[in-house]
Amino acid sequence: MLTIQAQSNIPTDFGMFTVYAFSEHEEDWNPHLVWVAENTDFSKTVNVRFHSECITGEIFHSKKCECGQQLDAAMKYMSENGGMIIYLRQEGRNIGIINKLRAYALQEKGFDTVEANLKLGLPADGRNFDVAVEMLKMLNVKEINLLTNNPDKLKSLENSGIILHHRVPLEIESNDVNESYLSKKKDYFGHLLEKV
Ligand SMILES: Nc1nc2c(ncn2[C@@H]2O[C@H](COP(=O)(O)OP(=O)(O)OP(=O)(O)O)[C@@H](O)[C@H]2O)c(=O)[nH]1
Ligand SMILES: [Zn+2]
Repeated sequence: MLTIQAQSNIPTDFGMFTVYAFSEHEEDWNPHLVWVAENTDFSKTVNVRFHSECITGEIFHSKKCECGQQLDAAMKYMSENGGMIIYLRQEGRNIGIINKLRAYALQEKGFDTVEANLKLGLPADGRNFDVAVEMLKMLNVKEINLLTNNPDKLKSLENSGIILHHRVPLEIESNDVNESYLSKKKDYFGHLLEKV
């Protein structure tokens, strides 16, 4: 059973957040995290971001994707407007860091972000956002705005019991490396991107 294993306040460059660790087992070293900005009003519509882990982009500033910039932009947005980031341990669209690096090796040979996963015998996107919905319910969040460009994240809220009011776009300017990655997101996954 999913449980809040720990909770703590953390000051950041974007202000104070309360962090909750969710997992089924206490010994889980990769729990999902929820970062709630200090000024969040749970009685109103809550701004929410579902964010999947990307160690290469968020920690090591990889230019192959826009995950690090999206995470920073989401933290800034939540600190200014109230809200929470649900940080999901779904590295590499849930194929894990080893497979993501294998996929990147194939991308060096010319395969794109989707083809590389498929070539490895893995799904193009192995994620499911039900766990994020469950975490929202455990925190008693009932009505939200969602910061995303990803239609699957919006779909995960249909018939969930949680009311989705607005999608807030979270679009980052492309760089010299990630342009084709972003256009594949738009063309294959149907991401709601206007700048690519
Ligand atoms: N397998 C694989 N995963 C990637 C690649 N590039 C980025 N990722 C992963 O893609 C995921 C991106 O997740 P999110 O930041 O939640 O974003 P999203 O699904 O693009 O949707 P948005 O809400 O619009 O940002 C992360 O888990 C990254 O690790 C890639 O080339 N291959
Ligand atoms: Zn990334």
